[in-house]
Amino acid sequence: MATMKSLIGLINKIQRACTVLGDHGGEGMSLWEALPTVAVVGGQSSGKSSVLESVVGRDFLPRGSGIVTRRPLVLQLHKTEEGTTEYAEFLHAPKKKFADFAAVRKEIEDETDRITGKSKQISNIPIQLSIYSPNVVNLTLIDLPGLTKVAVEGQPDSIVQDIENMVRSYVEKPNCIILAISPANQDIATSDAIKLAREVDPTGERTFGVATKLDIMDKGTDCLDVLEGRSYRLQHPWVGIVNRSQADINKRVDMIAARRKEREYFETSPEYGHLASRMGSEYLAKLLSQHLETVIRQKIPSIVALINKSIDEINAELDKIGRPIAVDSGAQLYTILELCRAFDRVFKEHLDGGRPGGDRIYGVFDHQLPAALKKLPFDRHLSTKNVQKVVSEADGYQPHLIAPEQGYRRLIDGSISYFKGPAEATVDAVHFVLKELVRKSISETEELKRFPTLAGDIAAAANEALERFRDESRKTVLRLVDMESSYLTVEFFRKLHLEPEKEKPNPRNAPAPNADPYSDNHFRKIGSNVSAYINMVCDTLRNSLPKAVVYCQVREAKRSLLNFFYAQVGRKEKEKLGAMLDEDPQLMERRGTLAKRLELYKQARDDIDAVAWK
Ligand SMILES: Nc1nc2c(ncn2[C@@H]2O[C@H](COP(=O)(O)OP(=O)(O)OP(=O)(O)O)[C@@H](O)[C@H]2O)c(=O)[nH]1
Repeated sequence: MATMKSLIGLINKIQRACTVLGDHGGEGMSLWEALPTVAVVGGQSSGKSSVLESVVGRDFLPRGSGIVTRRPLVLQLHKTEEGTTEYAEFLHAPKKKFADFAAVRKEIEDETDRITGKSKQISNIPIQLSIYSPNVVNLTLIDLPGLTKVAVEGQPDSIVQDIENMVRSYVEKPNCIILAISPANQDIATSDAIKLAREVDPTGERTFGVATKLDIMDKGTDCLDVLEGRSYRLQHPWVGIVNRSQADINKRVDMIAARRKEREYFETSPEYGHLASRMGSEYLAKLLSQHLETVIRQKIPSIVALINKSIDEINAELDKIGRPIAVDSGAQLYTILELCRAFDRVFKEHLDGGRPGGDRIYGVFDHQLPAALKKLPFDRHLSTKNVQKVVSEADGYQPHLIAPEQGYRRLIDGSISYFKGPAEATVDAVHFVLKELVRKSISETEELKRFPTLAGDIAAAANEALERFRDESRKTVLRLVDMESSYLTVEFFRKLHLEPEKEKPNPRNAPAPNADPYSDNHFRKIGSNVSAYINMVCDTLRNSLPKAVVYCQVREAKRSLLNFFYAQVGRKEKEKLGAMLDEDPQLMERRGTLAKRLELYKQARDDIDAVAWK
């Protein structure tokens, strides 16, 4: 089974880790809060500092008027082998060993001011002090500012409430063991420590009552009712203490002598002699140490569970924000290509289905293109009047004799050129859909989130490629339209000659073959022939334009959106690759913090394992 020393040492270690992590309770689930701690609570001048110093056996706490303790002091006591020299160490200055306890006091003062400034404000960020000595028991205590009723000069009025809030925030945690210090020369019923302890721990399960100043009680009074548990019953026995008086402090009576004097006081006391073995600061230290050990033993499973849960959460977050990237150029190139592929996958899902957006391309072919074709002004272009104008102009000074061949050609060419508008509009519309899909795909590619620079580069490269595809597509669709002008479907016109015969049963509808070539009817007939031909061309283009657009833009986007980019990246040097993988500084910082946290938690888990199996 684990020894007392190793158990308390373990909690000390985890506590130090918590301070490094900036975890001192407060928001969310905190490891700090899961650790059993002993908090020293009492009114001003109740003797808190004296108790702590006598537990340690050293003078090291700042003294003075006003509110001296303004940050929690986490005091970790480590018992060392007999004969070893004592020293102290602060977590904020880990390399420095303090053998001189006056210097420890000075450092506590300076470190308090470092956070609170000279403003005499208070702060809940703890100072962590470890003392290694053969004269201590393994114990961790937290010294908190003394509860007070009035602010002294130079301190804001709010400090009274601030202190109470801070002390309360510690003692209300279920894992906090409360060391409630009350001076015996005042009414214990009005003791600040007991009042607060009663509030947060009504059953007295985690409160240790300490009565100080037994030696200066009014003559004829004693504290037996309290110490024997009759007046203020707690689950744990009360401990009476006799600290150094102010006169002793002034005379520099050392702590070891003070402990001896205290022992003598109880042994020779007519009132408390029968309780002597359970009184005094040394006994208090042992009692707390044993209790802390029991509590820690009970809490270990829940602490391990909390650590494991935290490790899982950190790992999940690390996975989400991505692990650190390698530094050699081969690995960097690999990472970049992997990221490009991740983007490409998302982009293809948009086009092929699985993610929305690809259907909008079909929308262009199915709605936009037919609507645009329908709106073309053929009625105007093939009106009898315009037909007459075009045909006459085409004939020049000599009107045509049999068929207005030139007129037909001009009317058809003129009509076909109208198709260029919808053809180009289709190309542009599909271009914009693709561009939008690139934008969406970039933002939906989780892996790219941490690399804003690369995301920008990929987007730019993809858009450039889309521009190239658009140019190619535009050329192709215009060519398709031009092709319709360059060679007309002869069949269609051959059939026209035969038509009047077919239409014989209803001669009113069509002019006779030998109709007057200059009448309105004649031009109307030409207009309607051209219109029929153009309708046929329109049907063809309605089918072939989407094919060209898909071939040139959509298919290429799927096949080779980033090909150009790959070639460029392949030629880049190491520094340039590194720059492309430039991460969001906030993310890098977050990863650093998480990694540190993870390491500390894992270390804590290993430490617990090591102790638990001893
Ligand atoms: N005679 C006697 N004096 C004591 C005892 N305990 C404390 N004192 C004196 O009471 C005064 C206040 O003691 P501290 O230990 O500084 O009390 P504190 O609660 O830490 O005070 P603040 O830090 O100012 O809140 C000092 O002058 C001590 O010498 C005691 O048991 N007997």
